[in-house]
Amino acid sequence: MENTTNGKERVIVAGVSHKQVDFDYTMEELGSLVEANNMEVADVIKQNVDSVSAKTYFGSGKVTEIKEIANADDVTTIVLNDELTPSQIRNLEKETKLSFMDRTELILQVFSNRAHTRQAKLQVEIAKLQYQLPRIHPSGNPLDQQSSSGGLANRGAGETKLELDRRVIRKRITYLKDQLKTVDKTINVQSRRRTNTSLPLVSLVGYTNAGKSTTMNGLLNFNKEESEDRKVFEKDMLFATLDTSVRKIDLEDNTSFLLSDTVGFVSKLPHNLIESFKTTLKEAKDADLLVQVIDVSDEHWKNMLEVTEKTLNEVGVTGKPMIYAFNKADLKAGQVFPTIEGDNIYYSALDPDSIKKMVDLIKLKLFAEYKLVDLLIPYDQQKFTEEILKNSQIISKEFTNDGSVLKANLSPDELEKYERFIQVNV
Ligand SMILES: Nc1nc2c(ncn2[C@@H]2O[C@H](COP(=O)(O)OP(=O)(O)OP(=O)(O)O)[C@@H](O)[C@H]2O)c(=O)[nH]1
Ligand SMILES: [Mg+2]
Repeated sequence: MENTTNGKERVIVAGVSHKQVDFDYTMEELGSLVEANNMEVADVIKQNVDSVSAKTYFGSGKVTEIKEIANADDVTTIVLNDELTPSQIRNLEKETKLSFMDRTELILQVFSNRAHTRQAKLQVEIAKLQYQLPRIHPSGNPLDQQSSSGGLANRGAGETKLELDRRVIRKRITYLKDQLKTVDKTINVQSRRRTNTSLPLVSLVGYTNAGKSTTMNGLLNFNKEESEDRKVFEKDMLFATLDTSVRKIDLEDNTSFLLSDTVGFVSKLPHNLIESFKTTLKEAKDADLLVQVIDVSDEHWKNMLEVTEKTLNEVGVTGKPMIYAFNKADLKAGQVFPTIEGDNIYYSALDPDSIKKMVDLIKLKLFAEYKLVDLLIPYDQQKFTEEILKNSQIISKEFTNDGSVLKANLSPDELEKYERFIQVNV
């Protein structure tokens, strides 16, 4: 029988609670991930135990119950809240004749559906193959045992079908990693060209669907010259963004900074996926300031903040100055916005007044160490004038008999570099 409504497969989500504090939240999120994968939740099954069974994940008795509920619901796929070992999945499938998908496989599928650029596609495919490698089934068929007269020159004597399959997958991973390196290199060159400027980089980070891309688009509206084609994709769905976009923001007061938007996080993000997405997350690593976007209207925002901080740590983004940007304040009853309290801002990415306040806070954090100075550069040292005009924040410029006179807002590094030209500290 066709187990679908509106073409969507109906599945059961199931998980083992061994007293993790965030269990209910991760189960709810599993449901959202199922929907993001274009499937529907038919039922939810939970089991409370002290520890997860090494053999079948669930404790005894529960496996039979799952089989009965699945049959009654006419469901053939069970989605599990954790990453299971290959043997746990095999044992469950053998005992129930149902098919099981763990949380990692589900997240990989969602990422796979969302990947559009070559870099994102390669990153996801590598992570998928790494996940599959220990999980391909030995068929158990003795005829699959390859004899040494098998004919393929590079096939080892007596190599099993399983070994052969694994070798093919490993080869493909190596090939894809090489491809990814080439793509990464091109992107790196582009980004180096960009960071040749001494403009500071602000990176939006945070949980998936928190409103990072919407915030980026809001900030782009504050660019002196508006241009719609610089906007990024924003949508109410998990993992709308899988790539990094960097845009230059030029403000009315002649200050400028670079802004990057990137992939969002989720709890229990598969390790392979984090590893694969390291280049994508490089902008966060290079950032001078992080803006962590948090959906404060979600009752689980604290969990999301914890997961974000943990994931940032895992990818080596530590010790950066951070603005905690509590977004979607418009959806939270009683929340006054926009307001700033220290490094926290309560705002709505859809509200221009909020974004204006966000710009003020970013400027405050970013340019706190900057100084407004007058520079006099003699005409025989014009290469410095050109350099400063190209890379620094210029407030005004004038060409006098003595040389170029620039009023500029300089970073600590620039102040040191151009010290001999500085006239009066304003
Ligand atoms: N009401 C309201 N909705 C918002 C606000 N900010 C963002 N949204 C909505 O939230 C959804 C997700 O926004 P995105 O900006 O795509 O979220 P994201 O953090 O980039 O998500 P990923 O790219 O999936 O990680 C969209 O439907 C936005 O319109 C806000 O302040 N208020
Ligand atoms: Mg986004």
